[in-house]
This record gives sequence, structure tokens and C-alpha cells, in this order.
Amino acid sequence: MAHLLSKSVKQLVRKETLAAQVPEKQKSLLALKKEHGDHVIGNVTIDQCIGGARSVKCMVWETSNLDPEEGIRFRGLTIPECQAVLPTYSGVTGDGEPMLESILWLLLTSEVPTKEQVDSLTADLHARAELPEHVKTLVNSLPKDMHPMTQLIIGLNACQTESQFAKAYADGAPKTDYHIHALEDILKVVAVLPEIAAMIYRNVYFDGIVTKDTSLDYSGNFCRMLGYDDPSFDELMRLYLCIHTDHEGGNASAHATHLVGSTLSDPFLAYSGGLNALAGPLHGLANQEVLKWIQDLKNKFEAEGKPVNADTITEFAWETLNAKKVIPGYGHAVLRKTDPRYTCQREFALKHMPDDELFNVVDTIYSVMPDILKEHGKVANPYPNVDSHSGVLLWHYGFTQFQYYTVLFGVSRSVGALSQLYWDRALGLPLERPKSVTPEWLWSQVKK
Ligand SMILES: CC(=O)SCCNC(=O)CCNC(=O)[C@H](O)C(C)(C)COP(=O)(O)OP(=O)(O)OC[C@H]1O[C@@H](n2cnc3c(N)ncnc32)[C@H](O)[C@@H]1OP(=O)(O)O
Ligand SMILES: O=C([O-])CC(=O)C(=O)O
Repeated sequence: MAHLLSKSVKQLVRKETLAAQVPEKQKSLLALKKEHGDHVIGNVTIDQCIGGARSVKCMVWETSNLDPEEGIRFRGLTIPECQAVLPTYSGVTGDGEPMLESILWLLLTSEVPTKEQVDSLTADLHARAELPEHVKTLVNSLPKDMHPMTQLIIGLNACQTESQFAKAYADGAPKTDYHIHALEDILKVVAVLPEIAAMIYRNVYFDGIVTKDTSLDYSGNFCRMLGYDDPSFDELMRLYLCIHTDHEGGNASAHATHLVGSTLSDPFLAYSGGLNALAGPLHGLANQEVLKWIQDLKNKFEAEGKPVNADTITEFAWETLNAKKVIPGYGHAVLRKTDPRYTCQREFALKHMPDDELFNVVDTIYSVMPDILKEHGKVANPYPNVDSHSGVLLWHYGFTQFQYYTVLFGVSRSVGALSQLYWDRALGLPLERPKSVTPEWLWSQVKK
């Protein structure tokens, strides 16, 4: 087994923090199952069975929980609470956005880390970030017109040669040790994703050169590798990477990771499954679709000599809806209020770019879209989700290649989906295999 973990991470994450929690949590879950296993927590209707299992409670998720009204809580903390207590790059809590390493520590251990712990995690992630040569060769060989998400998935799959979990399994490791081997892979996946992502960005849009700066934190180094050198953009990346990490278990990317991982596929393969789900336009790809929608809107009205304002946005929204297409960035399978991830990005914009043209377009869309969607009458949630805002913030810094945006989401989501995968293995969660039914069986139930 590789022992790349730095001493402090080894002590704090594995030996003291995580290892101490595992037996307690195993005991508690076992007691739930043994003593209350037949306790009913919900019914399933035909509507839910046909309708994508909305609200069906059938998965345990340690790392976060989503309330339809309030939005996400990471280990019990709202986004503003995370911003108030998690270590920042400046070292002064509350001064700047939380570091990605802070939220990784929180999601994995459920504890708010110290700056020292976070710094040790930064060093650990940098230390294990080296990409195998075959991965570099492969990613550099991919066609520039292949979608960046497809490239990311290929790159991550190719890294599977490094899996300690797969090796340990093949060597006959006992199931009680799976989580230890999984953690090695989980930290490796989180560590390598930025460089794969940066290679794709630099290959597709620029000169292919990726320059690291490991004196910085995970997000800062990622920004340099992408080719950005602006402390304000670094802060945006910290915020971006933190808020996209986790959204409880039922979302498609987290669920896909959990499902694939439940077959004891290693974390590389499991998270590649998650990325495949994230690449769909109803999920993570919506962030590129939002920018495309705004550009189409601007192009149309500029060509007609009309301003982009509440009236023209309303006209364009109805055109989209009447063409039986969705308004990207609006609606949600669980949320019934404005996504707090939208709100914190709006606050970032108000602080850093209040006069930005596209931010003002997004703000105007927000002022009219909920009423349009209510009038349309189909949508359960007429309010904006996270994807509605992320693109315009990137655009402000010259990051205009919107076909790439979901890759950033993919780097971030690894942290939540894989922190949970650690617990999946630590708690010994079994193969996921729900029961499907035929339409005939459903009819037979109704006729009974
Ligand atoms: C990170 C994330 O994944 S956040 C979500 C990102 N996705 C988007 O922004 C894409 C636009 N939004 C949507 O397509 C949806 O709101 C989803 C996929 C997010 C949620 O889907 P659901 O839970 O099925 O939503 P809901 O129950 O409101 O759907 C009811 C109807 O309203 C439609 N609807 C939902 N949202 C929208 C929208 N933004 N624009 C137009 N129609 C919509 C649905 O397509 C559905 O129509 P149908 O009855 O003809 O099939
Ligand atoms: O929760 C969902 O279904 C989609 C979402 O917002 C996310 O995964 O971040």
C-alpha cells in the first residue's frame, strides 16, 4: 500500500480523526438496521416509480443534506456558516472564501479543520498530484473538438492504473480495510483532476503549456495551471470549488459515483461514472447551456437593434418555452426556493463586479424568470439553481470558453462524491440494486 500521506494528514485524517469515527458509525448504523430495520420511512407511489424516484428515501448520505427551502448544508453547515468558520487562504477565518481543502476536510471528517490541518492537506494533495506519463500522452492526443468533459472522463479513467484499492482487492485485502485503500485513491483522484482539467483547457484553447505553482493552495495552483494569475480569480475559484462539491446523495453525479462504487469498482472508475452523469444538460452541463442561452439572447437582440432588458428577456424566455425547450439554470428536482449557491455567487458579483454587463443581464433574468415560469405552469421550482450564475462570474475574468465550464464543476464534485465513497466503504454499504417493475405489474397493482 502506498504511504504518500504526509505525516500530519496520516495522523489527523486517518489515525485520529477518521479511524476513531469509523467504529462508532459502524456500530450506530448496525444498531439502526438490527433494531429498527423494519421501521417504515416512506411509501412509493406509481408517480415516483415512473417519475425518477423524486423524494423516495432510499440512500444513506453522510456528507451533506439538502432541504427544499433552505438548500444545502455541508455536515450541518450552511454556505454562509462555512464561509464564517472554515479556514481561508489568508489564514484569517472569514476573510475570503473557504479553501477547497477546508471543505474536503469537513466533508470527510465532519470536523472544522484548523489552518494547520488544511495546509497539511494542501501539501499532501500537491505531493500526490503527479500524472502518469501515459495519461499525459493520452490527454495530449485527444482531438481538440472532443467535448472537454469527454476528455476529462478519458483522462481520469486512464489514471485508474494508479488505483491502490484495485491492487489491494486483487491481493485479497479484507473488506474491513477497503476504506483505507479507498482513501488513498480518493485523495489521488482529487489531486490529479486539476492537472488533467488544465491540460484539456490549455490544449483546446491555448498553447498546451501547463505551469504549476505548488507554493499556492489547491485552487490557486489550479488557476495558475489554467493560465490565470489574479488573486480575485483565485478567490472566485475557491468559492466555486467549495460550493459545487456536494448536494446530498440523490443528484445524478453523486448517485452515479455511489452506485458504481457499490460494485467495488475503485474510486477512479466510480468517479468517472459520476462525471458521465454530470456531463448531461439537465445536470452539470446546464452551466454551459446558461451562457449559451445568454449569448443567443444577446446576439438575437443586438442584431435586431434592441437592448437586452426585462422585456426582451421575457420575449426570449417565451420563445424558448414555446419551442418546448428548458430554460437552463432554472428549476430543480429538490429545491423549491432560490439556490443558496446562486445567492452566494450573486453576493460575490455584487462585491467584485457590480457593474459587469453580463452580471446585470443575469440579475435582470432573475427579476423576471420566476414569474414567467410560474405563468408557464409546469415547473415545480421557478427559481434559479447554481448553474444560472457560475458562468458569468468566470466570463468576467476572461474565462469565456463556456463549453469547458462543466469541467470545473467536475473537479469540485469529486470532493463530495468521493468523501461519501470513503464512508460507503467504511460503513460496508452493500451493492446498490433497487427493484424494477414492469408496466404490467404496475397495472396489476392498480386493478387489485
Ligand atoms: C447542478 C444541477 O444539476 S442544477 C439543475 C441544472 N439543470 C438545469 O438548469 C436545466 C433546466 N432545469 C430542468 O430541466 C429541471 O428543472 C430539472 C431537470 C433540474 C429538474 O427536473 P424535474 O424535477 O423533473 O422538474 P419539474 O418537476 O419542475 O418538471 C416538471 C415539468 O417542468 C419542466 N421544467 C422544469 N424545469 C424547467 C425549466 N427550467 N424550463 C422549462 N421547463 C422546465 C420539466 O421539463 C417538466 O416538463 P414535462 O412535464 O413536460 O416533462
Ligand atoms: O441536487 C441535484 O439534483 C442537482 C444539483 O443541484 C447538484 O447536484 O448540485
